[in-house]
Amino acid sequence: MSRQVLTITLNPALDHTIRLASLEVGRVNVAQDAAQTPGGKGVNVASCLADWGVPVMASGLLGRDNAGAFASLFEGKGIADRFLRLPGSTRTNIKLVAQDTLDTTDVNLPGVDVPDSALPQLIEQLQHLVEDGQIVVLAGSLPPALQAVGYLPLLRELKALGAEVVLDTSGEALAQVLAQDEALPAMIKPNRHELEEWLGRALPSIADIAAEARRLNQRGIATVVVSLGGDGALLSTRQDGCWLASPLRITPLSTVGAGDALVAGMVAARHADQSWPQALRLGTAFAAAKLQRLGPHLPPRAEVKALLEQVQLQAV
Ligand SMILES: Nc1ncnc2c1ncn2[C@@H]1O[C@H](COP(=O)(O)OP(=O)(O)OP(=O)(O)O)[C@@H](O)[C@H]1O
Ligand SMILES: O=P(O)(O)OC[C@@]1(O)O[C@H](CO)[C@@H](O)[C@@H]1O
Repeated sequence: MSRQVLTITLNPALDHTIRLASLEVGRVNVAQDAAQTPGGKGVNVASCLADWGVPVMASGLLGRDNAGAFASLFEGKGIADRFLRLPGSTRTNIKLVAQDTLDTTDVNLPGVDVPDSALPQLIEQLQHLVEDGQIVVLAGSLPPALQAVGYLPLLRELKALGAEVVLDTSGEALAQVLAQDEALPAMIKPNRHELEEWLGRALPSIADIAAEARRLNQRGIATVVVSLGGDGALLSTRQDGCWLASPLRITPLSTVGAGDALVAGMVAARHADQSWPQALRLGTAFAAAKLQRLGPHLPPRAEVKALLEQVQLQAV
């Protein structure tokens, strides 16, 4: 498939990653170093797709005042920049990475002010960009002004245009989408915590997670991927069964964007007409590759392929 993938990030962020030997809440912490990288879930997906050689367009809403780092990323990787520019600045999200536990603590800001004209403009843009069968990734949270309407206007438009929609969001934005049946996405990728939050109860075992994923398949979401952090990822499909991918044994440098790399790998495989289990394998390899880097980047292709060889799937 040669068509471009489109990613849409309504609430991108500059990720300010601060590394510390350890994090002590309520105390003075001295940082080892810090780096700022353009991010937001759909931006990260686009960046990994571009590294793998998949043609990609990135759209969404960017604050004009600090758009430079995003524009450089897009230009450097050959990503077609379709972001609308809004007055003001894109938010900065703080990521505190503790070297002793390898845990990341996220402090995410709410997002840029969005004028009323932005959503209709985005919808009009979709009418020009999206063709039948095109893969469109909607990823991340919503800026405050769009939280009431949520993703539904975009999902309805994308359904009318025949897009294959991948949605990666959480909290109220996910709940709004799952509360209706008329414009469900083709694939969702909650992490375990996000799925539990939506359900309002814990999912202690893989069997519990698989049962909920199957229920969502039956409701009309053809593919459900639940990422499990250091426990890997579970894929449940209507046609291709249910699979668990073991994680690869690596020492993460930063876990920020691992889920986005997983989504990117799965989208890259589907773009190349591979099966869903193959997509889960490539997604797991992308995630492991990204975990060893700061920012949404993949290593050279040969390194990702070497990781891919190591991915083990197990039927659930
Ligand atoms: N410690 C780890 N070791 C090996 N693989 C990992 C580890 N943490 C995450 N992964 C891989 O990354 C994938 C995505 O991780 P995770 O479930 O943390 O995503 P996420 O919560 O959506 O992350 P984010 O929102 O930061 O993108 C997992 O399915 C797994 O393959
Ligand atoms: O507020 P959201 O959209 O849920 O999450 C935003 C974010 O944490 O997600 C990415 C990692 O997945 C980061 O680049 C970014 O800061």
